[in-house]
Amino acid sequence: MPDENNNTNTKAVFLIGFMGSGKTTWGRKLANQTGRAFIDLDETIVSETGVAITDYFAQHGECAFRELESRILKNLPLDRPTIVSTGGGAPCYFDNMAWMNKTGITIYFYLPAKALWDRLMQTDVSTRPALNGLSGEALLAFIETKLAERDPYYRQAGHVVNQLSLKLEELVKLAN
Ligand SMILES: Nc1ncnc2c1ncn2[C@@H]1O[C@H](COP(=O)(O)OP(=O)(O)OP(=O)(O)O)[C@@H](O)[C@H]1O
Ligand SMILES: O=C(O)C1=C[C@@H](O)[C@@H](O)[C@H](O)C1
Ligand SMILES: [Mg+2]
Repeated sequence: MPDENNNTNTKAVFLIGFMGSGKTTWGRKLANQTGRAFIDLDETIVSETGVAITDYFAQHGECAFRELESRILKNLPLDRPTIVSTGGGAPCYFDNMAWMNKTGITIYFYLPAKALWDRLMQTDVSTRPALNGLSGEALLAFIETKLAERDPYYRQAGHVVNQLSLKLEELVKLAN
């Protein structure tokens, strides 16, 4: 379906938030709904490096990953209307958050730590190296600490939405 609002639809939309907040799932839905292109930053990193993110962390370390992530973010092909689902840590390194705010519309998917934990416990946590292989109560404590650390970066977004009550129509309006 073509985008209904032609005057602002050249701007990229960056979805940001903690791991498991639904950036990839909702990014795809938003792109389908608005007829825009969809890019998942994590998937782009995997296709450009040819290795899974867990393996990249293991082989090169987190610092190298953050530099690569920032470089790939700033070189995404954004010449047409695009929805970008970012990685959970991307807004918290270098000037990535300022760059996204300057380049497009930024939307933070807020979820409380407990809700993130419930979701992440249903997924394969081994594919998320930033979780350090934790599970159960230790994972919940880690998410609480990490979210508190990252929340000030995420809140620099132009829009903050409570992902638990988010409706697709609301997201479409914010993206215009
Ligand atoms: N509204 C929702 N209600 C319940 N579960 C959801 C919802 N949105 C996404 N999920 C589930 O939560 C998990 C994480 O979602 P998703 O992979 O989209 O998050 P993400 O923000 O892209 O995470 P990451 O930063 O790790 O890439 C998935 O298993 C997905 O099916
Ligand atoms: O929150 C994080 O630090 C990460 C989230 C994922 O999206 C990936 O970008 C990677 O696993 C790191
Ligand atoms: Mg994702």
